[in-house]
Amino acid sequence: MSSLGFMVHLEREGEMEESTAKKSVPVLPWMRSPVDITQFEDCPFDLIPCLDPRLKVALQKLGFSSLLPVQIAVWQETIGPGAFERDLCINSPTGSGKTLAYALPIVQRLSTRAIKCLRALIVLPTRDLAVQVKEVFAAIAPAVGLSVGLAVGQSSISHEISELIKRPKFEAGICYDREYLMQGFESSVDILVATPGRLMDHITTTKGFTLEHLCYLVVDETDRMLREEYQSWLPTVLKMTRYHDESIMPHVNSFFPYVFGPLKTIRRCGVERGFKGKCYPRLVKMVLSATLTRDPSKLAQLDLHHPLFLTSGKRRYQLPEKLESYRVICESKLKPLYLVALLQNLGGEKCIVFTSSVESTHRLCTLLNFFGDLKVKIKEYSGLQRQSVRSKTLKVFREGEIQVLVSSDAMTRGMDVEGVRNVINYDRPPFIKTYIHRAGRTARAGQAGRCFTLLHRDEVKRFRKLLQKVDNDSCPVYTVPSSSVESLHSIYVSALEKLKETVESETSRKHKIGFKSSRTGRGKEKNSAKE
Ligand SMILES: Nc1ncnc2c1ncn2[C@@H]1O[C@H](COP(=O)(O)OP(=O)(O)OP(=O)(O)O)[C@@H](O)[C@H]1O
Repeated sequence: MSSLGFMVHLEREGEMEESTAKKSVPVLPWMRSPVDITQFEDCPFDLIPCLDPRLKVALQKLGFSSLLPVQIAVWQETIGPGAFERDLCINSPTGSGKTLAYALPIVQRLSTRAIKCLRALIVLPTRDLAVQVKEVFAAIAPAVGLSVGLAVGQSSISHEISELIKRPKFEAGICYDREYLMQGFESSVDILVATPGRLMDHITTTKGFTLEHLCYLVVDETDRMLREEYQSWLPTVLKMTRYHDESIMPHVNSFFPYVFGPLKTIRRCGVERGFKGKCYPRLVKMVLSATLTRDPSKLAQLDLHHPLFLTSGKRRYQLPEKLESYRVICESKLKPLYLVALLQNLGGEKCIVFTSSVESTHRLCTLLNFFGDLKVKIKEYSGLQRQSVRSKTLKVFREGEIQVLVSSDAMTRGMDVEGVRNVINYDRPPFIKTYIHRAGRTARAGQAGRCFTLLHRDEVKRFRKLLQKVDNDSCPVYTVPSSSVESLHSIYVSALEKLKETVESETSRKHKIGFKSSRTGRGKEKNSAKE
């Protein structure tokens, strides 16, 4: 980029290391004149132009009575004259309703489709997030006769295929004509919500899975999705949805024989004004995040068409309006005691405690559970656990059976759990983006919420500098009375003893299992079966 004379802010581990200057000017010209989402206000359904009455009823069933500002802003660009003329890049705070902002126009636009085929693809970085988004689509799409599928590896691939693809009747017999075979496959879904890994599995191996009719591509949590390659899913999807004439891409059919097979894409090189030789109908893209990257080289991967930038306010990062941030100053060795005292102060309100690693998540959760009389139920949630365990934990947390979730950053992005009133950063977030996404698990959809960060005195300066990058950097000290900390000392000593014993027995169990499986080779088999 330097050859173009641009000064590019580099992202380290996906977190924009921005200058500390309060205002930073985006490098990309189209990002410099955005649509300001804060100009919009909540709007009752009756005033939303063109909203399908069936969708209105579906939304009311969800308990909604109006659209939120980001949803109105996106609706305006996607429905009615001039709709979807440009790809949309949406930067809107956590909990502002971005999911429905893209789900609603996609469903409304597809509601008039005559033939079922896969027309919208939504890609998210994690399974739990994809499941959550699928539920939003599933709440509105059936109202207009659309089906939604999920490709996340929650069930076996064969089960997933049976949900996504209708097989031709003649498949049971022998047929050597591949062209004939391919014609019999039909999509069972109009909309697919997927994680990149499982999406790639279907692209490369599932017979009849095709993106040739795709009209909408949504990349949610864009900055995270662009940070990780995920088996090159993005270039693959873009390649598959481009006009493909064998003279232009002669290698395509040998790359993806089942996907392309004899079926020709319906896209043609565009002659319409503004398409500049791109395919028509154009694949419309929507990319979203609460911390959307501005890095031109990253955004270039998306191959956006005349992108329109929608963002909230003037500052690069926004926290939810009703979020209150607090810092809790404590000595490092007394941190668990401060946490327990804080949890007691919060009196059983739903709370997520974030740590910096899967190991500390496990240890902290184990330790907290040894503080017998906390009067709250606590569970852990981290990538160290099996997916089924994580999903179960999420379910009981949602239902309110447990009140405190100790989590690694697996829970940081996008997860929407109703009633979370507090977030506690047990370990200081290393980047402003981490702070924004962690804090954003509370104060969602206009609700109030609090984010507490436990800090040692030495960390305060760095933390305050970090917060300067958000619009509202006020973060007063929250005092935990020293008397409530002192009263926990004796129980802390015995809890620590128990933790030590537990860790030792877990370590020796792990060693035994490792020894056994290395002798029998069973561990290997199990792993590969899982993959
Ligand atoms: N029109 C609406 N009226 C009331 N509540 C809404 C509306 N739209 C969405 N919500 C609720 O707002 C909450 C946040 O929505 P959503 O998860 O889409 O936020 P988000 O902007 O994607 O957040 P994040 O950046 O953390 O992923 C959800 O609980 C959702 O049910």
